[in-house]
Amino acid sequence: MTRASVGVPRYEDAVQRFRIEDEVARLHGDLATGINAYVECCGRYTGENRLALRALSAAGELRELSFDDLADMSGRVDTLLKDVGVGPGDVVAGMLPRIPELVALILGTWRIGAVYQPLFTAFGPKAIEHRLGYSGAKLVVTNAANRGKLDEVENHPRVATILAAGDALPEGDIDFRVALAAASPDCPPVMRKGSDLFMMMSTSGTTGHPKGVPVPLNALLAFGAYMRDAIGLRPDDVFWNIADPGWAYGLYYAITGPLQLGIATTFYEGAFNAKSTYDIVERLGVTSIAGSPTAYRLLMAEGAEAAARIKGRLRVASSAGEPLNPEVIRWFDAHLSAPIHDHYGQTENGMMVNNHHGLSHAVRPGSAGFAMPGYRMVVLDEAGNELGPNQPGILAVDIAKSPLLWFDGYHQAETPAISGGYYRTGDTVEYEPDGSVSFIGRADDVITSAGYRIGPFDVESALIEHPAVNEAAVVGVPDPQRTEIVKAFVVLAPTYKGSEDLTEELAQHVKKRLSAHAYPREVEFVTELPKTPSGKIQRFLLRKAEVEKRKGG
Ligand SMILES: CC(=O)SCCNC(=O)CCNC(=O)[C@H](O)C(C)(C)COP(=O)(O)OP(=O)(O)OC[C@H]1O[C@@H](n2cnc3c(N)ncnc32)[C@H](O)[C@@H]1OP(=O)(O)O
Repeated sequence: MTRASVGVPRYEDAVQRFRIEDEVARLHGDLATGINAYVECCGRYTGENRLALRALSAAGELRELSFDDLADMSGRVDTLLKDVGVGPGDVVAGMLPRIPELVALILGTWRIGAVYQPLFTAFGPKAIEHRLGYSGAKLVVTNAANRGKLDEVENHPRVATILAAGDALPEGDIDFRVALAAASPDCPPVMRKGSDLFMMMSTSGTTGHPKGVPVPLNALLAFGAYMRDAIGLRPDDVFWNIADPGWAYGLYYAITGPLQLGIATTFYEGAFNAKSTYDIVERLGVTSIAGSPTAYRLLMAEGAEAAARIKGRLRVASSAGEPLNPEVIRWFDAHLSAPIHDHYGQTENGMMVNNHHGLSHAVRPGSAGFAMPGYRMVVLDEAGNELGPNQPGILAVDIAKSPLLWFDGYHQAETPAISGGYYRTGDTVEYEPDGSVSFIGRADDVITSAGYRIGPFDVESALIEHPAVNEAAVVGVPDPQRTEIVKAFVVLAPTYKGSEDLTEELAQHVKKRLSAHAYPREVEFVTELPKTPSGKIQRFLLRKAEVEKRKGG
């Protein structure tokens, strides 16, 4: 890792690298005829018998699909979408595990000029209802395992379901596989403008429900740049991003980014565990892996013997979602002979600060790295002044000097993060003298757990639905494995008493109603919550007390 330091990539370098007009012209072809994300991520690679997807089922069965296979499937998806009245600009939601149909659905949605909205398969009815509500999706595509949750969602749109053998088709649903088999694969792509949307994501807030993050086609520039410069993806790589495409890192960089570069991606349908991850790296010969630090910490916990099996196989590893501990970096070096680099980004804008595998700059263990060319990142004080090295402040993007920046506001919601010419990320950082960025923490109450961003308001709202709960405050507390875990402070209704059974009942309630990953792993029953004179819960006081308690322990 002894490379020449180039410090912070300067705006001039970025512009040179990404002269936006040239890039747009290259990427979009003739702007008069427009752009289509399906063409960028699939259509332009057909006719070459080129591999696009290695899909491992939960049972370990491997299916390999070429770009031509995906072109055929996505064309059939379009026939189905047209039949149900989906047209350009409409939203199609997908709640599917990592199976080939998911990629076909996404590509088909884009091909027809529509907008894809991911619904994480761990979501419960509450999380689904809110997202479908604000997106106005015209169709949800799901599988039998997830279909039941939609029965508890008010006014859900039409559903197309992927059935397993023996499953009955719910009344009114479309049988997805039957419809595709009967459909025509021919569908000309609908050209769009760079400012038109192709994804509708969501992000966790602190004072309200998640907000919609509209993603315009221009974001393809940034997604491709990340794959090339930060992941350092090469045509000879066997690439596996283990993040779920129900979230930004998975949708942007396990599907869109690699396919855009014409390089195959990998899906494993089963749940994550360290053993299967080692098995898959060995079996498929994975050379470039991406995932969250929690996943890497679980690989470490499996021990040196398990690692020895794949030592030297991985050319590079990339980490996102939470800060990467130097300990993991050393362990990867010693036991896997693989450089693992920390990357930083958000649903809004994707990755922006990285220890790039594909650029030559110094790598500083424990730092998030350097601004990606195409972004001018700054550290701001509360008054909006740019700060120098070793001064903590809010990480922000200088909008006018960041040609790759695409986020310009939440869907139908205020965006106070954009003001004065900057987009403020909400993360507290400081610049090191060499221009790398060190992460300090969140400036708000968003919880970072195992790479997921969890909004405390949503968890509190789910808890309050339970008859035992009068009031709840939810915070992230430090955890060695998952960075933070969700902890709930609960004021019980008069007839209830705190107990282990009730703790478990509340956890199960949140899992079922909101999401399987966002439940409180700790519950403390309290008689009151700290509040401001105006009655606002002071989560920061609870968090501070927990940090102190854990330090002491
Ligand atoms: C810029 C960015 O976007 S950064 C990256 C975005 N974030 C991510 O992609 C998340 C990264 N994290 C992960 O993938 C996982 O946390 C891992 C692989 C690191 C660790 O996985 P695990 O600890 O095994 O479980 P995970 O955190 O996914 O799930 C928590 C719970 O939800 C459940 N769950 C997770 N996914 C699902 C699902 N699809 N359906 C039902 N339940 C689920 C799990 O079973 C688990 O339940 P448990 O606590 O009772 O065992």
